[in-house]
Amino acid sequence: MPASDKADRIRTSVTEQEALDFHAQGRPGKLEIAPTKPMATQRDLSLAYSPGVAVPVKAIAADPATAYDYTTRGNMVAVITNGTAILGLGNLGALASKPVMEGKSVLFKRFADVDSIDLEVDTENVDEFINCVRYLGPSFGGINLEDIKAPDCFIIEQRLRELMDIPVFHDDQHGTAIIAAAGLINALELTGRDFKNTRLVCNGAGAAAIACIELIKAMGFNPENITLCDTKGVIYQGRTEGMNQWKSAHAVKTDRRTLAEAMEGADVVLGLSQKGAFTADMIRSMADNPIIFAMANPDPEITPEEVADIRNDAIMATGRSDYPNQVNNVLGFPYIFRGALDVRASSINDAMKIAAVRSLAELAREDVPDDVAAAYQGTRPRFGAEYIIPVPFDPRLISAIPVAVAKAAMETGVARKPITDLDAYARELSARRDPIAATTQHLYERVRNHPKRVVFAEGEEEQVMRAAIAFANQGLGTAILVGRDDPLKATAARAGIDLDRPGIEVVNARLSTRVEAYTEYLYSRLQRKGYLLRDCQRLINTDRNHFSACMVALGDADAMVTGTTRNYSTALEDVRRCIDPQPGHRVIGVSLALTRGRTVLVADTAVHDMPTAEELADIAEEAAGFARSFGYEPRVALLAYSTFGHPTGERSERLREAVKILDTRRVDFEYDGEMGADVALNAHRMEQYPFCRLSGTANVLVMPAIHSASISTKMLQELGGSTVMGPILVGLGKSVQIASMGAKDTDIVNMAAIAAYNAGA
Ligand SMILES: NC(=O)C1=CN([C@@H]2O[C@H](COP(=O)(O)OP(=O)(O)OC[C@H]3O[C@@H](n4cnc5c(N)ncnc54)[C@H](OP(=O)(O)O)[C@@H]3O)[C@@H](O)[C@H]2O)C=CC1
Ligand SMILES: CC(=O)C(=O)O
Ligand SMILES: [Mg+2]
Repeated sequence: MPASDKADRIRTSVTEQEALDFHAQGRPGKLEIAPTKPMATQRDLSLAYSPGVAVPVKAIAADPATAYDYTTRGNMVAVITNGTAILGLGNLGALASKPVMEGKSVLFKRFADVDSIDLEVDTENVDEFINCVRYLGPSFGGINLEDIKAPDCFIIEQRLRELMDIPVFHDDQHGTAIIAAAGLINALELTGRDFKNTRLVCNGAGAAAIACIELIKAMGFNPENITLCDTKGVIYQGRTEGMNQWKSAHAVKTDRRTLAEAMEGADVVLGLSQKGAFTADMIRSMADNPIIFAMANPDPEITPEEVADIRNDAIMATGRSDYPNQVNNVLGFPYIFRGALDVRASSINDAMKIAAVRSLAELAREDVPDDVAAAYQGTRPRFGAEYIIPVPFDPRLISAIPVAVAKAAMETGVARKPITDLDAYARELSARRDPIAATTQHLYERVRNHPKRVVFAEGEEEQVMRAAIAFANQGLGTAILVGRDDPLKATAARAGIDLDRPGIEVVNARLSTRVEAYTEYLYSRLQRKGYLLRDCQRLINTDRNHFSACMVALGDADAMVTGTTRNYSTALEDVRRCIDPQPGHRVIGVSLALTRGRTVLVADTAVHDMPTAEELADIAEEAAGFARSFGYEPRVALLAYSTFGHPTGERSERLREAVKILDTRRVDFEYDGEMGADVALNAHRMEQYPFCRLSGTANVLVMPAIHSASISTKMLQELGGSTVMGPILVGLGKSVQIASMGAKDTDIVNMAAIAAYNAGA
């Protein structure tokens, strides 16, 4: 089998169908535009549009700088391309590049809260492209050029920088160069090398490659020790074929002519070329402890597995997220623009780029605090061969890189709105971080490190099969589908799903050798609750929830997910016939409401209809424990329609009583109540109650009853723009999660991942 095929098989974290479905489901594509001002009344309309809008128009005409105050300009970046060098896929045209560009826009938002829109310009003519972009200046605070082939990209960027008074930044050049340089600095340090004596080969002489070597030369790398190669081989002084002025500037005097010759004895190789460009012999011929950055996307010049087959002394990086050491410009562009926009920089200059390099390199050397460790693969990363650069989900990036960039902009005179208090700025930046990605990433990574056997009870359902495949493909463990052979196979065939793959098992309850054991187990639990042996036999044989829950109860699986075909309470009753609460615990449902800037846990969203004071106290304890397991320090508010006795009324009594009960239990988390949701969630409202014992706004909300819990979480989701995960079952003796009826495959995978996570390390 060719090496690259082997690598494809090893690392296929998503299938092609999944990738297409992901982009097609719901609203096609990955972006939408949402208004930031209410547009509900005639007055709103008069302010937002005619006549009110005329006022900021005149203000901007009189003073253009006020456009930053009255419009989106200051936080808006255009991702612009003509699709001539899409990743490492080549020139596939403007339209085909749109998924990548939408992706870049989403990354801007997710990682650095920069608003962004993708613009695909359908021309390969350099002048036409420049002309198109130059007139867009008023709309944006910055221009991020993307995936434009060399050498056109050099001319385009240079001319646009001259023509426009906002940052114009070709991400493939400078974004890549910044990340590669940071990784290189750290890899050199780890292998005892320096910029003066290290011999480096760069394969590829396009946008990314030329920028990388220009940046490292600007930082002091010895130019004589760099050999650049392209499709024609080594770029040597005097070469005429396939040359341009940017390549010529880096041509060296050498007798080496091929990449293989260049790599012989080299200390470092940067791959910015194409899939599979490095052979085993080339890697073998490199110096001891070689540094190999195979950065072509989506498939690197050589894979880490292939390198590991050849030698074990290499520091290896790729552009992909599914290997250690991801050297990819995603670590740079969101944060670099964040810093540049925040000081209204007129350009992104070398000093700002070098500041970003140093900040990134230093971050990887720092000790990783607990909350940051959670963003990594369940284990605390330590500076070393497998960790030379932070991962994109590292929550420190947002407060480190923009500060370094903004500071450098101010020092070099390109900042038009300097920041006086950089510490305060760093704190503000942390609040921009979107917690959704970090929370789910943490969960998935921990499961990946401790894969589990999860039984998918409704295995005959198409969306459950898809979820099972996604679960297995993402390395979360083994997915066990419960179902009858014929219907299961028929559904799979109709949906074009291939279940014959690693990580998927199918179990037919009727044919299972464990039926007897499960029946006996169930009978032992239910015989004094009016069930006959044959009732239990029937439940095990015909009801997938009972069969699956018994699999988990008797240790044949670690966790279970169900719920897509039955209503929640029925599925929960099925499960509870087979599994008890954890000793000393109460079973509750916790929903996670994830909103920009904050995550709030809401309980009980699943089990207790109208909890007593005692039950409310238990719910508070369970929810606080769950919050801790997810890395949050709980601040629990017991919610009611009244706050600390006003207005008076019986309905708040249970909440007040629950607080008193918690007082007697001496629990080790912050709690208080009863209080309204506005007081719990709004610091200014809370200040009006200086005696309130919460040290900040609440992150765990205990609801007075299931109806208020359910109504409020559903409203948050439908009206408030929050992502709500759950209800997540907490307090059961074994790990079971119940998805909502009709849940989509993505929701089912999330629930399965949570079930696997709760099944423990
Ligand atoms: N990890 C990351 O963050 C990033 C990775 N990249 C990757 O770098 C690669 C190049 O992108 P970019 O610079 O934008 O594209 P360009 O089109 O600007 O440049 C491509 C360069 O690669 C050279 N090349 C192509 N195939 C080979 C080969 N087999 N051997 C040697 N050289 C080859 C071309 O040579 P010639 O000049 O002779 O045509 C050209 O110099 C892509 O794979 C891309 O995915 C790019 C940006 C960021
Ligand atoms: C990562 C990126 O921008 C590229 O490969 O083109
Ligand atoms: Mg790119």
